[in-house]
Amino acid sequence: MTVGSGSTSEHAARLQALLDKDSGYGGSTVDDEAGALIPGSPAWDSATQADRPLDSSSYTNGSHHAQAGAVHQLWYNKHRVTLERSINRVIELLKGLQEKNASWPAHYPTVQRTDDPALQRPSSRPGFPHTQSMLEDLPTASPPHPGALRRSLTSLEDHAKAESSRDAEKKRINAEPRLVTPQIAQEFSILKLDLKLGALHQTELVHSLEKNSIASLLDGKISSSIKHLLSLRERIEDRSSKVLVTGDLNAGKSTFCNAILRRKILPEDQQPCTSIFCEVLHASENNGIEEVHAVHKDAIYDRNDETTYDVFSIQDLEKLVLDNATYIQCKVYIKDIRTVDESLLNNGVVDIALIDAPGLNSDTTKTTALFARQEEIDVVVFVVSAANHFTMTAREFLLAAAAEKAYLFIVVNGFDMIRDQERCQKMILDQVRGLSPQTYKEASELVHFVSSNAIPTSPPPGGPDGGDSGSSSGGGGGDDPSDDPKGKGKDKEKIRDFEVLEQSLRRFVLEKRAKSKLTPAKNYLMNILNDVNSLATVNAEVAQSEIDRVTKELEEIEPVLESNKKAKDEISAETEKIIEDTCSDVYNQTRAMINFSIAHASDPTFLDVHYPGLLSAFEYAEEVKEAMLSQIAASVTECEESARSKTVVGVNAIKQLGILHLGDEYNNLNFRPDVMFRRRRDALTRQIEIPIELWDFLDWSSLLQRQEKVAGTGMALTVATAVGGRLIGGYGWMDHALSAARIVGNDNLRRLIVPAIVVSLVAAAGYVLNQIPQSLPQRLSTKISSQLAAIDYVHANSSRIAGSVRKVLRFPADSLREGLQRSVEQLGGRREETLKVRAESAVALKYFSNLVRDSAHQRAAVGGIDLDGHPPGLAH
Ligand SMILES: Nc1nc2c(ncn2[C@@H]2O[C@H](COP(=O)(O)OP(=O)(O)OP(=O)(O)O)[C@@H](O)[C@H]2O)c(=O)[nH]1
Repeated sequence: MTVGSGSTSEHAARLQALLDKDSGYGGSTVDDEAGALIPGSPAWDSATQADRPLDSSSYTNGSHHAQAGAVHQLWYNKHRVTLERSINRVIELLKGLQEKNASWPAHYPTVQRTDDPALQRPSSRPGFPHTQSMLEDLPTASPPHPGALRRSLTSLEDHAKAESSRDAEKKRINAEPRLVTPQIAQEFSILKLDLKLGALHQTELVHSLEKNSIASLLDGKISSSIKHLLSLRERIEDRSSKVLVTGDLNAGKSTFCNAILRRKILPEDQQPCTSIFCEVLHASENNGIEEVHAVHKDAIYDRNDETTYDVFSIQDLEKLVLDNATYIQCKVYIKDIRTVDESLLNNGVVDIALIDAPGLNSDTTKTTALFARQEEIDVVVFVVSAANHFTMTAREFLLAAAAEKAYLFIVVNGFDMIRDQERCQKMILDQVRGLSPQTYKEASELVHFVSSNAIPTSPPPGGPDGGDSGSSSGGGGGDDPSDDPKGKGKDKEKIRDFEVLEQSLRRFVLEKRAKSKLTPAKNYLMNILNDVNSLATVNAEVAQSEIDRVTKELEEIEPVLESNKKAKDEISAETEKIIEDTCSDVYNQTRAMINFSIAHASDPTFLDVHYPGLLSAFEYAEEVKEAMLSQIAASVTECEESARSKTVVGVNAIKQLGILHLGDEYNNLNFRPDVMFRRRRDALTRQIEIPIELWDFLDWSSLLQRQEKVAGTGMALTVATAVGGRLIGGYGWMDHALSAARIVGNDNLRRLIVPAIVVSLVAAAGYVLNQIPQSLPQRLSTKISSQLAAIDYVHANSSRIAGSVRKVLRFPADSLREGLQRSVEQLGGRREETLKVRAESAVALKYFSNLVRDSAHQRAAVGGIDLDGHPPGLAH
């Protein structure tokens, strides 16, 4: 095997320059034409010398190693940049989703736990907890429905539903179109909400997790996902790669590390000595200074913060490693004496750190397993003693590590001590097959039988033999090649074997690095993009169905609102008309009835008072007056009764309108007609005062009217009336006398005058007294009528009764008007709310549709990164 000449080869230098120019760290990207790793491109030609495709078997010199490494590095950078961009885009998408979730709480598919194992489907993803399913609510025989969706929001209707009972909820879940299948819900991995809150039933849980709770849970998930993406980005931006060297106590781990470094840096001893993790890094990462940073317990190492570590010289390392009470790990910065072609640490492609771990024992196994699990560890090199094979501790560790990290590299050390090497090889490989079949499959690359102590190393700086001449510790190292040509040959073989190991390890580190660094990012991106895509799809569908729902609702609301507005005006006019018609009807009727009653107060048909004779004329007059007044009052009462009935009719008419237009919402007031007109009815007798006078008994006008009407009363009566009237009246007698003289003639007059006067007087007196039952009521009626007219009795009562009716009718009318107004306002409010929901849903639909498209696009980009394949042009 040809070992590197010690100077950078021409090709390596060219590739180094190319990498410096286009390593992905210098600002250029793989998308640049010149830098893209596209077969046939300048970068490709430079990197691979296309006419000479590389093969692992052709790694016969340093330049080929460098070329292969460079191709890997370009390939790696290409994928890294794609992933970085994707991470940035996904972070943007998640931030957008977070914002959207704040304004339009995203629907989140929830699934209910099922107790029926038959209904549980196997999870398509390992490690995905299948804890919840809503199958409980699904009819077992039914085909998979779109899954129940619980959204945190939105309409009053939804809210009302959220308040409903468990049964109602079940019904609702079954009745509602389902947008998410339980399977989709199970497919959520990163954004899956942990809804396992104690023993709460899912329905109660959903109730307890109202929109804001779900939104904030999702918000929290998104935040932690963004955080994780940032750390993944940091991780893939980090060009360093860490190789953990572990194995049984005294297996030769430190010797192996020193052999790799070609320097005796780490203390070797026949008895267990390494008790802390020693990470060996290139001094260029410490401003070129060789020193040891012993990291304080519980401190997070920061090279720029000296409070996190203590500085020691490389010579102090042995002491540090052997005796440590203060530290559990140290960083060892050393200059690599090897060239970039040979060096693992300083290979010009990737910064590799070697970590020498304490030997595995019952105390350290756990710590080392934890250490190995750290995501910075790209490769685990397991050193096993050829003499001891795999101990129990080693097996346990390997089994665990194989499950955690697929990248195991096994070094069987101390092979020089084995006599029957073939048997040893076979036995160890059999063991490897049992422990990690994957590693066994690639045993030629991943399992190496070497003798680390046969590799010449420089002594520790400042050590006794300080020079750089090859020396070895034990094994064949002590042989003098010049004395023993056979020994020299054996050593060469050991060195060759070790170099083959180094090449494999280097290739392995470079190749697997892509996987170990990029795979977690790729997987995480695929998972989160799947989640985002599912969530966006669901929410786009929800937004669309929300739009459909509210559009339908609007189609129903708007005509109802319009007709309600119209009806409100019409019904108001109609009720007003009912009120006005009823009141004017009541007024007119009352007026007519009272007037009639007053006008006919003296009508004997209605006046049922017996005239007892002249002696009781005054009592008779009082009785007549009372009768008349109570008759008028009775007519008022009658009017009130009639008004009451009319009011009942009016109230019922308004009520009918209310029920017709408002249905159950009509506030049916309790109307009691009997409480109308409950005031005292004797008010009339107190309002007017009609004293009985003598003249009331002699109503001349009525007498005259009566006389004109009654035929056959004759001239005598006329005369008697004239004379009597004069006598009794006491004035204007001359006119009457003259008129009598004209009738009778002057001669006759002289003869008849005296007896005629007497007769007339007697007749007149008799007639007048006789006419009292007719004239008195008339007279009293006239008096009452004029008195009532003076107090505007008819109008006052008509107004009062009509006013009462109006007041009573106002109640249902106002209630109806308010009800209609309320209904219009409610509908208007609902319309506003629905319009708002529609606008928000439209925005959400647009947003989620874009998110579906963007996440699918990103998913395709990430999915296209083939980390399992090999860089084009490199055989594997
Ligand atoms: N013959 C032979 N001896 C070896 C080989 N490798 C290491 N040794 C010896 O084995 C002993 C232990 O080596 P270390 O490198 O200290 O072992 P280790 O695994 O680092 O020990 P701890 O870290 O303390 O568990 C030393 O005396 C080495 O010289 C080898 O390949 N052949």
